[in-house]
This record gives sequence, structure tokens and C-alpha cells, in this order.
Amino acid sequence: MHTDGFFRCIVYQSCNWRLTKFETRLLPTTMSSSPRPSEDGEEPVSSRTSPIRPLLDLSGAAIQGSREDKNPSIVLPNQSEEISHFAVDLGGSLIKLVYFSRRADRETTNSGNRALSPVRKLDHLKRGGFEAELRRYGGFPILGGRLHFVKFETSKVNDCLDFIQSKRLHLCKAGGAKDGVIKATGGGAFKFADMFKERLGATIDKEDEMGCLVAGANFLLRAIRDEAFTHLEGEKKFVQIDHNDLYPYLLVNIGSGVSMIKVDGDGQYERVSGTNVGGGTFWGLGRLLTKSKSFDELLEISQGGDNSAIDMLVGDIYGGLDYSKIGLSASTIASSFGKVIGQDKPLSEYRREDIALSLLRMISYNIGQVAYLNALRYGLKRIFFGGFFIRGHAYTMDTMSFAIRYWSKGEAQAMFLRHEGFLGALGAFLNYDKHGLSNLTAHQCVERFPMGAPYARGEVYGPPIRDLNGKITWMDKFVSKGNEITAPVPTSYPGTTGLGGFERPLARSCSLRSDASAALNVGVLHLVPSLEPFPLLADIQSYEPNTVDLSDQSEREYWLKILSSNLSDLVEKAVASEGGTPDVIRRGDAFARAFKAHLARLREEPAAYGQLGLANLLEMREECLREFHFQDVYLAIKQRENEASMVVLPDLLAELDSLEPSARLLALIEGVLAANIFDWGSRACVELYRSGTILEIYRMSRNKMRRPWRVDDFDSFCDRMRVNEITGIPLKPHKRALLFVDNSGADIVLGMIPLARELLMRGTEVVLVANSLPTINDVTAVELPSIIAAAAKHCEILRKAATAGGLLVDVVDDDLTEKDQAEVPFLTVVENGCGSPCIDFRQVSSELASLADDTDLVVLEGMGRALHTNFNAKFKCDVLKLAMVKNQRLAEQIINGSIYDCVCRFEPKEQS
Ligand SMILES: Nc1ncnc2c1ncn2[C@@H]1O[C@H](COP(=O)(O)OP(=O)(O)OP(=O)(O)O)[C@@H](O)[C@H]1O
Ligand SMILES: CC(C)(CO)[C@@H](O)C(=O)NCCC(=O)O
Ligand SMILES: [Mn+2]
Repeated sequence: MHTDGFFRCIVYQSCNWRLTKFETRLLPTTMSSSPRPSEDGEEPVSSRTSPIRPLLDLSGAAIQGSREDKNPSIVLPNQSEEISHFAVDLGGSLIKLVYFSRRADRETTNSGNRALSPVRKLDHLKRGGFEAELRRYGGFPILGGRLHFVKFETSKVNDCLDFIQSKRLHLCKAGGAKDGVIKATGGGAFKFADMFKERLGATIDKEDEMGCLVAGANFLLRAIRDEAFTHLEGEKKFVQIDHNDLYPYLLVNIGSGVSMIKVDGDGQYERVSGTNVGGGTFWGLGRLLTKSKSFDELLEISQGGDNSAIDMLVGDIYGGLDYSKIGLSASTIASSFGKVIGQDKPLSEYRREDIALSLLRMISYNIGQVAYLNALRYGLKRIFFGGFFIRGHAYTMDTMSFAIRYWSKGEAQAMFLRHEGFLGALGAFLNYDKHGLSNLTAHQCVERFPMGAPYARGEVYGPPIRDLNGKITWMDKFVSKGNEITAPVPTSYPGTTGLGGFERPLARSCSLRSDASAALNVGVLHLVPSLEPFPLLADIQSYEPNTVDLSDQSEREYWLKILSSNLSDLVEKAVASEGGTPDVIRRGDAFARAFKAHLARLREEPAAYGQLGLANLLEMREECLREFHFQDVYLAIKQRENEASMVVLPDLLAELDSLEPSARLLALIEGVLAANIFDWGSRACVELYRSGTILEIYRMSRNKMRRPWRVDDFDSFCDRMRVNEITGIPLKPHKRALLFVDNSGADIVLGMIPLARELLMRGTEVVLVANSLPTINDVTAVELPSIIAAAAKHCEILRKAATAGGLLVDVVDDDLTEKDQAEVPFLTVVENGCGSPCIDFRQVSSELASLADDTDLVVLEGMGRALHTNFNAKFKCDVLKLAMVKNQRLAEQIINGSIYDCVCRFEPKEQS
């Protein structure tokens, strides 16, 4: 949504249309003022869903309306609403389906505001923005869209075909797919080929199973940040994979049977071993022996088992003693199921729980051991386990990790993959030509965990949901089911003496959830080609956006509690923001349930969605609101505060202009800090608003601005900003400053805009960097131009700079001569690519990234951008971090201070 203007250019370019004719008309970026809700409740439009570089059907495309229009609409009459294609892995036990979707706008409308100046756009294009990108991606455009993961039991292949038909996946030709051809792998690609032809009229294009597994694993390890993890003694740890040091590794895919593949690079692999004792063996034998109805039931009952009732232990043979000479303890399993031979008992006299556990341990240890031997054989240190046998089950993973660690004496490491069972399907999917997906990297992938979609999380729960209403209804059902799910299943640890060949694996968090909730481990993967790492980060490898790591339990609890306690207030505002009708109330309710379910899930399994930081939590809340079509909860508040602040602006500017340069700079920084108090995301501040008007609070806040602030680098900043005492001309003016702005109202109007003006006066080009999508009361890139226009009415400098920057093209500015134009630095606006109050500099809009070259000052304003995230981030240029701390705990933690303390941290570019 947020790069419409750019989008259009790309579309034309990639189709070799002549761009010049429409160029000037099309260039102003326009944005629809808020994210458009999707018609299908399943897929909310996301902040990071950028529509650039899609494969669109442009036949019959036409300009709508008058050609004299500044921003004519383009109609794409033949563009279907959603372009999808898919690939399947038809395995012995399960069918895995990966499908792609994107919601192409039927027409790209031009209503709404301008977020980027045409000048900025031209600039970017001149730099060869998209040409360079196309080159980078080997000439193939990358699709923006979403990848969904779904699985079915192979015995229910008809359900899978129904699903494909209901989603009309087979009718799509995008992604280089040939008419009626489906990429498929696994044995079923052969077995079910006729059935696919009959039911769908589609031909199966068979892809080699091993090649697909490898392609899928390599893609995941490269493109998904928190994909691989270790699991030892109940503890899950995400592993940051160094892409330059990934190969060689051993891939062990535990499906029905097991394949072991030595992987040396992209497309370079060899299947070195396999074993027929695999997932099918566990489930098949388990079902026979325990009468379990489902695979998950079998796993679940194993948790209440004691395998010493079934297994023959070393102690059973050695009269209770260890066989210490060869390093075996009495509790080592000497022979799985061996105890049974001496007991003339029928099956019914054994506990099914005990049988399930014996079986699980037998199979897991065996696979672990064979894997280890193969790793040893080829000198491989890393073993990645895939396949649905793992099922994200803590005990299974612990057992296998234990085996690997034990046998390799700690030399080799077992790692697991979040998309464990989807490797093959993903690999087959990547084989579609020309979608360029294989070139995607982690910064272009954003994983989302939508609630309420019956088939978005790897499982199918019901018929496709067609609209929001259906989704809400489904939410009701999900949550009533979810209540059972999210309550941990009591797990009794058997005080067994019969604990395996190794010490007993301690799977602490091994309460097993039913499918619905466990499946949340796989989200919907949003592919956003227009995201890039911010080039001014000092070191992207070591960059960690989150200041506070929520892996500490009390920390996590604290923030989860804050989010829960703020929820009812938020829902109330959300409902009011959309008119408060009974329908909206229902929607608000569904949002609250969904978000509570997320929180409950995280409480239970903190690593459920990958590594958890506060930024992720806050973003999840915004995403969840968008999922239930809440567009901009604080819109009315933002507008009210903007207007109230604008009234004060002229007096403030006059007051500032009466000061000497250094006193003025201080007043400006004080102003930014004081105005940063207006934060509807902070509970403490919301309490304040109950007792005062905006101006009263602002004045109070200003009066409290006594230096030294808790973090106070003002002197050093002031020094960097020194001016010639006689002429008043800055000694070392910055060339370009990027101001990352925070809240609407006083924050932007009385804080950041005056600071921008000061920089402009000093000859520095200023770019205001704001969010692409609404979040709390933060100002968005779409809203900024009109705020600047209003401010420009009171200020010549702003007016000239904004006109020069192309922000005020609608205002005919007769006073601005060409000479003026050349002299005045630009004031422009750019969106950051985010929809949350925090910023992860590994994933920003390409427009923002393209501005890095000439930037020598970055100003990060506000708690979210400068404290929760990026407080410790290092940049390649001068950086000023300004924020008022509006949370007591955070103040204590990061600045050893207290609530309402201020941070003015200046880190000059390191002189090389
Ligand atoms: N809901 C489930 N139903 C059946 N098996 C399951 C389920 N969940 C996990 N499993 C386990 O996963 C195994 C199947 O894993 P996977 O889908 O990776 O293999 P597959 O592709 O079907 O088999 P193969 O590759 O050998 O043809 C089953 O044998 C079983 O052990
Ligand atoms: C036959 C396949 C490859 C089918 O996915 C798989 O089930 C497997 O690797 N089985 C193990 C066969 C063996 O190597 O003994
Ligand atoms: Mn398989």
C-alpha cells in the first residue's frame, strides 16, 4: 500500500512501457490514507506488504479520468484479486502445501496524501533504484506477497484437493507457472498424478524430493531470522546462522522414513544415508500398541509414561548395578522393549503411556545415533533435523539432542527448524521460475501470526472464511477451543529408574498442546522485496534492535501484564474510532480475544514466535488490530492534538527566534523532550491526560526540563552544531538529517518541526521519517504533509523548504524564485516501512535506505525508536537520541533513573 507511486513506475518499467509520457504525473507518491481492509477476513493488509514488483496482468490497463489529473488512477481490468500459486509435497504420511498470495489492487487509486516528494522520488529513480534492484536479483523481479503453510493427512488427499479448489489455487498462472501445471514432490507426485489431473485438470510437474528438501532448508536458513534453534534440557535457543559459514551440514529429514543428506551448498548435496525406522514407524507401531487416535495423542500420552516398565535396563541385567567399565549406568536402556520378553503379560496389562514413551525413546535415540554416525563419517558438526516426526515436541528434541551430544562428546550440535515439515514443499515452490524468491534474504521476510484464519497456520480447521464476519464467528469458536489449549497440560514426570542410555532428558516445557496452538509456530511469511537494511547501521551483524531482552521471565511477565492491563482501554478507543456500532463492538471483542490468546500463548511458550523482544510484542498488537480492520485507533485524538498544538506554534517560533544560537538549540532540545510526554502508549501519561489540557501538560513538562538530564550529551551536540559567533553561520553544517519522528500533536508540532526548522536554517536538508502505518498516536508519513502545510503558514523557512522539497506542490508559491529554490534546503518526508512504535533497522523501506548516502545526522526521537529499540545501536554517522522515559521500570533498567527522566544521547560519527 505504501509505495503506490513507486509501484506504478516499476510496473511500467518492467513491461517496457514508455514511462516518460506520464512520468511527472505519476511520480508524486500517493498513499491511501489507511491500510485497506482485505475483503477476505483471512488476510489483513499488512504494514509490510508492499506491492512493488509483482507480476500483474496489465493487459487492458488504462488511465482513468482526465489526463490532466495530477494523479490519475490506473485501472487493471484483467487483474484478478489475488494471485496465488502453490506447490505440494505429497509424502507417505502427510501432504504439505505451500501457497503464495498477494492482493493486487484492482486499480491503483490516487486519493490521499503525498508522503514522498516528487523530488525525492526522482532522486531515487535517478540513482537507478529499481534498475539496481533488478540487476541485484539477476533480472527477475521478486514478488511481494505471502507464503502460507498448510498440511493434510495423506489418507485424506481429497480434503487437500477440496482446499485447492476452494482457494482456486490451481487456476493461477503466476510465478512463471505454466497453465495447469503444479509443482509437486514426494512419492505422491507419482502416486497421485492421475487424481490431480482428474479433479483439478492439472498436470503435476515432478520435482526431486531430496533436491527440494535441500532447497527448502537452505532457503529457510538464509531467509528466516529465527528459523533454527537448539533444544537441550527443555531450553530452546535460537541460533543466528552465519550465511557464509553454513555449509557443510547434515540434513536429517524424519518423515515416514528418514533421509540423511550431506549438504555442501545450494544445489550441492548427496543423500548419504537413510533409515526405514522413522516417523511412520513410531506412529504405526504406536497406534497398534496404544490404540491412540491421533499422532498428537500418542505424543501426549507418552508424557505420562515410565519406560522402565517396558525397556530392559542395564540395571535389570546387572542386578541393579552400573556397568561402569564401559560407561553404562544402571538406568541406561540396554534393550528397548526388552523387559516384555520375561513377562508373560498380554498387551492389555501394559500402560499405554509406558509403551508410548518407550517407543518414542527408541525411535528418537536410534535416529539420533544414525545421524551422529553419518555426521562423524563426513566430518559434519551441524545436524539440522526436519520432518513432521519432530512436531515441535520438546521431549523428542531433547532426546535427539542428548543423543547427538552424548555420542559426539559435545562436538556436534543438533538443531531444529521451525518450518520442520515444510522443507520439501517449500523447495518445490522455489522451483517455479522467475519469481526470484530464492534471492530473498531475511530483511525482506516478515513473519506474521494472524489469528482467526482457519488455514493460515499450517492446519485446516474449517471451510475458508470469506469475510470479516466469518472470521469473528470463527474467533469465538477458536477461543472457546483455545481456552483448553492454552492451559498447560499437566505433565507428570515419572520417577522412573529406567532412564535411557544417557542421562534423562529434561524437557521442562514439554506440555503438549493440541494442534491448533502448536501450529502457531509457523506463521504466514510476508515477502516484502522493498525492505532493506538501513545502510548507516555501523554493523548489521551485531545489531540487535531490542534493548530489553524478554527472555528473562520476570521481564516478560512485566510487559505481558502491561499489555493485558492496557487492553480494555485500547479496545474502548478502537471501538469508538470506528463509530461504536454493535458490529464494531463485536470486532473489538474479537480483537481482544485474539490478542489475549497471543499473550497467553507467549506466556506459555515465550519462543513460540521466534526471539521475543518488546518491539515484537508491540508490533504484534498493531498487527492484531489491523487484522480486525481497525484502521487508526487514535485518529481523532491525533487530529485534535495537532490542531491544539498548531495554535501555539507561532508564539513558540517567535520566542525561539529571539534567542542566541546556543540558547536556541537548548530550548529546541528541551522542547522535543518536553513534548515527547504526549504518548498514548504509556499508561502513566494516559493518567496525566485525565487531569490536564494539552497545553497545561506541555507547560508543566517544559518547566521540569532542568539540566542535567539523566543522559545528557547536550554540550557535545552543541559543540558539533557550533556557529561562527560573528556571522552566525554554522561551522560544520550537516548535509542531510533524517529525523525519525514519534507522536502527533505537541510532539511533532512543537518539538520536532521547530528542530527541523533550525536545521533547515543552518542549511541542512531535512527528511522527516515517519511510520508507514498508524500505531498508537504516532504520526504517519501520510499525515505529515498536511501538518507541515499548516505549520508552513506560520513560517517562511518551512514554507520554502517544503515547497523546494516538493511537499507543497499544491500551493502556488509565487514568492519562490528559481534562485530561492536553488538555495533553500529541501524539507521532505519519507516513510520508514514500519507499522509499530519501534524500529528495526534491518528492515526499512527502500526509499529510506536510499537516502543514507548523503546523510550525516540521524535523530531518533521517542521511547519506541530511541529506547525500547536502538538505545544501544551504533551508526556510521552522527546520531542524536532524544526521549522522555515514561515507564519507571525502563528508566531504572537502562538509565538508572526514574519516570519522566530525559535522554539526550549524542554519539558523533567515529573519526576514522
Ligand atoms: N497429524 C499427523 N498425522 C500423521 N503423522 C504425523 C502428524 N504429525 C506428525 N506426524 C509424524 O510425522 C510423520 C510424517 O512426517 P512428514 O510429513 O515429514 O513425512 P512424509 O513426507 O509424510 O513421509 P516421507 O517423506 O517418508 O514420504 C509421520 O510419520 C508421523 O510420525
Ligand atoms: C522413501 C523416502 C525418501 C520417501 O520420502 C523416505 O521415506 C525415506 O527416506 N525412507 C528411508 C528409506 C531408507 O533409506 O532406508
Ligand atoms: Mn516427505
